[in-house]
Amino acid sequence: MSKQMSESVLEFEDVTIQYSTAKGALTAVSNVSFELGLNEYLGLVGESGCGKSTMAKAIIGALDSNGRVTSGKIRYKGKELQDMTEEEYNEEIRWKEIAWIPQNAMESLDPLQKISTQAVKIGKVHTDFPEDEILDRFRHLFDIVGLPESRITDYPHEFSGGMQQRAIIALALFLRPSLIIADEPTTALDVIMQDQVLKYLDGIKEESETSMVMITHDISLVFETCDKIALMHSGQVVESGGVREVYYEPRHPYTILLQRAFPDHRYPDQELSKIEGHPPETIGEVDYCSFADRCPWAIEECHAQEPPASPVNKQQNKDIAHNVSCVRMDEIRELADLESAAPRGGSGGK
Ligand SMILES: Nc1ncnc2c1ncn2[C@@H]1O[C@H](COP(=O)(O)OP(=O)(O)OP(=O)(O)O)[C@@H](O)[C@H]1O
Repeated sequence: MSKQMSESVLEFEDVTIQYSTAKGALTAVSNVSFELGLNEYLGLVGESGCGKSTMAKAIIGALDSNGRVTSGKIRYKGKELQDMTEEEYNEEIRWKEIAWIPQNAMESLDPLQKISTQAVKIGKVHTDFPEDEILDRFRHLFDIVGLPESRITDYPHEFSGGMQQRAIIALALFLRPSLIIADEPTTALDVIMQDQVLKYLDGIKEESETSMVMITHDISLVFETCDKIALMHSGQVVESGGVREVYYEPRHPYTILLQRAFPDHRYPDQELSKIEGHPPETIGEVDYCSFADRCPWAIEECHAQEPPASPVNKQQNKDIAHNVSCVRMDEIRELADLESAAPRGGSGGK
């Protein structure tokens, strides 16, 4: 992505992450590069098994014990994260710099402790604030995420699923982290709650200078809430760029097909299609396009090399670079007959 942005908060430079398994080294993330600037929201999209959570876990210092960043650098505000020990990470990064909103709030809430007690614990580890000041700040955050301030002393089970998710957002915001990693933050919620939580996530931008990586399999959610998008397939980022441009000018077959597979509330009559097959598990080095076996437009070359991420318009000097890894990127719109199949009109994305 862009090298021209003002301040880099998160940077992946040619990152490969592998898990050691009985079958060999499973490559969950393959040569991924991107940059996220201050106050930017990036949507990381892909089907199950594409490597999204692995990337998130690498950022929050929580890779499974058999997982390792085998090459490349992950930088947070210039500081390399990939070799930090858990102690260093807890001390310097967790909560106060990078916070995590998991898929299911109960994963990070302690069911046996009042929410306020959990906030005080985090506050005491990372700040010098007295307890009443910590609680004051937490009440204010409850207000921001739309929960009654009086309920900070509730136990997690006393909240509905949507309220729990908002409580975890309040906890995530508590130490004013610069970066929030939100893993399917609304998946466990009903539609009304999803809307509310998304509204609050959107509102965070106005409240503070926060960047976010939002992980989801729902491409339309990203078009509604994020500035940038990166599409992953079997560990490879196949297309990345500003949401508006990727929405209107997708250049990778996976993006095009994924876009057709999800309902878009602006085009309720659009017929949905299905992408055949599943993202393959990749063992060892991935030196081919991982989507080739599922791609209706694949040619021999696609199986023989990993296409490099190339800019869509080489001349254009854009704020957000639009990069695509497909040997047929220049002809794909024609091949996919996009003019007849894609949604038209309106001002989509952000
Ligand atoms: N601890 C592990 N050991 C071995 N393989 C793993 C491990 N964790 C994940 N994987 C594999 O790594 C690949 C990427 O998984 P990951 O969970 O990152 O995908 P994902 O896109 O987040 O999927 P989901 O949307 O289902 O959470 C998959 O093939 C998965 O089976």
